[in-house]
Amino acid sequence: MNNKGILLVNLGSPRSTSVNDVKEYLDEFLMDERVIDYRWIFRALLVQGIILKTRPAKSAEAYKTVWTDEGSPLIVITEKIQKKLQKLVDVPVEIGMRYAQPSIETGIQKLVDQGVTEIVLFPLYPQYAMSTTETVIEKAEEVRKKKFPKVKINYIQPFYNRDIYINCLAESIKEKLPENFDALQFSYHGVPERHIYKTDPTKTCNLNDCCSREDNPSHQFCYRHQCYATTQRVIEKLDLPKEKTIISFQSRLGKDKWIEPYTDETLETIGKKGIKNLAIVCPAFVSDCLETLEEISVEGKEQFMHGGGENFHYIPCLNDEDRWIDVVKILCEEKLNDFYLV
Ligand SMILES: C=CC1=C(C)c2cc3[nH]c(cc4nc(cc5[nH]c(cc1n2)c(C)c5CCC(=O)O)C(CCC(=O)O)=C4C)c(C)c3C=C
Ligand SMILES: [Fe+2]
Ligand SMILES: [Fe+2]
Repeated sequence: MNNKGILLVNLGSPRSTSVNDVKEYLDEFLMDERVIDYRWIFRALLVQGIILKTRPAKSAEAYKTVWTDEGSPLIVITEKIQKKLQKLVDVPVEIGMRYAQPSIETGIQKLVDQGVTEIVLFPLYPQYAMSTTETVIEKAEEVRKKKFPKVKINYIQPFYNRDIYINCLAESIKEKLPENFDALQFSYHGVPERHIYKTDPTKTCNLNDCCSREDNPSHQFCYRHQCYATTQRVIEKLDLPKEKTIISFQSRLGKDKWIEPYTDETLETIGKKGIKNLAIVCPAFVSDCLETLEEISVEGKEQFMHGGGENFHYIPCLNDEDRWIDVVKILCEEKLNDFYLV
C-alpha cells in the first residue's frame, strides 16, 4: 500500500474573518463556473460588480460568530477527521479544500512528498451536486494534469444511499434527538433549479414529485432526489412517521429560483401550524460550518421562534464521531482496493 494515499476534500473557508480575506474567498468560490454558472462576463459583473461590494462585510460578521481559537470550524473539524482516520489506516492521509487553503494542490503535493503516486480522493459531500462533487473532481483533474501527470486519482462517489452511511447518520441522529419533539426537519443546502436541469443527462427530472419517487433515470445526478433519498432512508431507520418529518433547502443566494421548499420560509410558518418543539439536522454537511452553526442554529432558531415555535433543537453534523470515521475508512479502503483491480 506504500505508494497510496488519501485526500479528504471539503469546501474550504476564508483564511480569517477579516473582510479582505472573506472577499478573497468569496471571489474564488463564486467565480467558479460550477457555482455561479453564467458566462464569464455576466458572472464577473454579478460577483465582482455586485456581490463582492457588500457581502464580504456581512459574511465576515457571521464568520466571527462561529470562529474558534483554532480557526474555521469547517477546517478544524476536517483536520480532526484526518487525524482520526490516519490512526486507522496505513497510508498517508491529507486534506485539501476546493477554495482557499490548504488547497487541493497543497494536499496532493504533501502526499507526493511522502512517495504517493495513487490517490483516493474523497469529496466530503454525501449527495452529488455540480457545485460540490463535480467541481472538486474538475479541479483535482486540472491540478493533476498540470502538476502531477504521473499521479493516479480514484474518486469516491456520492454515498447518500450507502447502507453504512445511512446507518451511521440514523444512529447519530437517534442519540441526539430530544425526548419530545413535534417534528424532525432535514435542512439541506440548496442549489439553483437550473443546476439540476443542467446536470440531468436524461432530461427527465421536473423537480416535482419525481425527485421523491423511488426510480427515475435522473436520480444519479439529481441533488434534490439524493436529499429526498437520504431523508427517506433515515426516517425508515428511525421508524419515524412521515408526518413528523420535514425536508427543506437552505442558503439561497441571488434572485434565481432555488430548489424548494425553502428552510427559512418553513421555519417561519411551522410554529403556527402547531409544531412547537422542533429538532433540525443538516445532512448535506458532514462537518459543522457557517451554514449550520450560524444560519441554522442562530438565524434559523430566531425564524422559528418568531413564527410561534417554542423549543428549537439543532442536531450537530457527524463531524469527527468515531462511527463516521469508521464509514470514511471503509469508503476509502474500497477505493484503495480498486487500484489493485486495474
Ligand atoms: C453541502 C453542499 C453545498 C452546496 C450544494 C453548496 C452550493 C452553493 N453555495 C453557494 C454559496 C455560498 N455557500 C457558502 C458557504 C458554504 N456552502 C457550503 C456547502 C455547499 N454549498 C458550506 C459547507 C459552506 C460553509 C463554508 C464555511 O466556511 O463554513 C457561502 C459563504 C458564506 C456566505 O457568504 O453565505 C456562499 C456565498 C452557492 C451559490 C451554491 C450553489 C450554486
Ligand atoms: Fe454553499
Ligand atoms: Fe429530480
